[in-house]
Amino acid sequence: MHALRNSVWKAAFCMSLHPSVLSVATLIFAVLRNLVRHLNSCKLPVITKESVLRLLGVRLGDIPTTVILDSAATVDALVRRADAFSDRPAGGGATTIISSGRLQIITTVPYGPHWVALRRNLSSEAFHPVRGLARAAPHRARALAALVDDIAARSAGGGGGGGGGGAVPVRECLYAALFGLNAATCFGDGVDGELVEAMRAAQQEFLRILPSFRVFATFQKVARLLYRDRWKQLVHSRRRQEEMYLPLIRARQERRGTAAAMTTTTSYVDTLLDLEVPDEGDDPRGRRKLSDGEMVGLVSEYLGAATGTVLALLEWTLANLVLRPGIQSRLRREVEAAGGGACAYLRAVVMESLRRHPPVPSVQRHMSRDVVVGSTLVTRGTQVNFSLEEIGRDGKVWTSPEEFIPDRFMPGGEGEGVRLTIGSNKEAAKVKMMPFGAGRRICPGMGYAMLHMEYFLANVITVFEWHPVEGEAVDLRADHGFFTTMLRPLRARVVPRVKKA
Ligand code: HEM
Repeated sequence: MHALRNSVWKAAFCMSLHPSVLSVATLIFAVLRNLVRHLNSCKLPVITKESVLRLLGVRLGDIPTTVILDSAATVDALVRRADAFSDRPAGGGATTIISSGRLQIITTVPYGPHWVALRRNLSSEAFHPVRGLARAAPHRARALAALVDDIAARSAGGGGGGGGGGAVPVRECLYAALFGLNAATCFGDGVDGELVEAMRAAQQEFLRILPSFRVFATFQKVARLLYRDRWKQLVHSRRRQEEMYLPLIRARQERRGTAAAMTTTTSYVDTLLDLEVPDEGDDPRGRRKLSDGEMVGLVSEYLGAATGTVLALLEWTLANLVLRPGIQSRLRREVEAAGGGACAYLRAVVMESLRRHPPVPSVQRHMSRDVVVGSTLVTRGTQVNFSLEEIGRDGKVWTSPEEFIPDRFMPGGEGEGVRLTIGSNKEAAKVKMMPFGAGRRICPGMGYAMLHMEYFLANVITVFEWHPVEGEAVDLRADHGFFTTMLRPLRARVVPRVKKA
């Protein structure tokens, strides 16, 4: 079967190269499509494109993949041998798919000078501890105030059952606040509220359908013929992003050099406008500016990654706190006593959430040569998936791994001193979980994410009490979409706390 699948892939690969062969393929698929339509209209058992393709042994979008579940092998590969594991499989992102690989974002760009330029720009500007994160404090405070008002207004609406406090749709509230914050750090102040809301809705929808575009990652010409509606949807989503983002990017460009630009914080878009990346032309030292298409892709990546991940983790954390009032009160007491100082238990709660509910469940690497991972030979041209979820729940490393126990990260616990990133190979043993990935491609947003998770959690837990909605169970089952989120969005009965005089 494997040999058959390989030969079909090779055939399809040839098709994608020769127009004459392609037209024969077009004809074959048109006949198949009509046959499927005809059979379906005859009310026979439903035959889908997928079932016909499966029958032919073709799996569009699939690249031969080895899955690694073992945590020791993962640490060895991603941390100790980072050099060999620096590339992702090509064609994963929507921007890259639509541009047939010409336009790259940080997530998809092959390891090399272009990647260095894009990544360094993000880390040394928007995510720089002083130039980026500290200066964004007013944006954060505004987003928190909006979140608190939104939750308070919804909880006053009633409907949560018993003891006051209405049922609050937690994900909706968090989404609005976090997206607003990220839009402000991305485009700068003053973006119209309705436009931010329209961008949020479009981005949310885009992330929902993004996994279905995977079929275009290989043999795109064939896939576009077969999945015409899906392709139209992808192009439409992209046009919509361009219509919304490009005028904001132009506005930032026009204000450069003006007095207003001197007095306000630099946004992510400002840094992209300044950035130069290696030119693909003959001069090896040539540099060029980013194109409109690249900027739209990078902005979409920023808004999607910065919102979706932190949102998912905050929702999971609050769900666990709703189910465990003891942990919730202890956390509240610690945050109030610290008065803005360091909070070890707050960090422990966030770490436990990252271990138990990593929003990105696995990372992928593309192999440019044969490599042995653990006891498995991974051949050149194939893909390796490392399961971050399994590493965080490895019973050999963690006691009762399915349980939510922040104490394990407190002094004396099995997670004390666990590191999310390391400076040298000697420290590799301290990496017992990798929610942000590892090695060269480790998440550049880690500092930004930790800061925001602790900031929002500490505040919403001290301003409100969080309880289950009467008659509704908190469902901890996961939806493995683009990010791993709660299958049923959290609803909680939220009671504003009365401040002691
Ligand atoms: C809880 C929050 C977050 C989690 C759990 C998370 C997780 C991850 C993971 C697992 C990877 C893959 C790493 C690898 O392949 O080794 C990644 C990559 C990436 N993340 Fe995050 N992330 C988070 C927040 C953010 C934020 C706030 C941003 C901001 C834009 C961001 C932007 C990116 C980018 C651009 C990459 C690709 C890096 C590269 O290929 O060089 N992430 N993230």
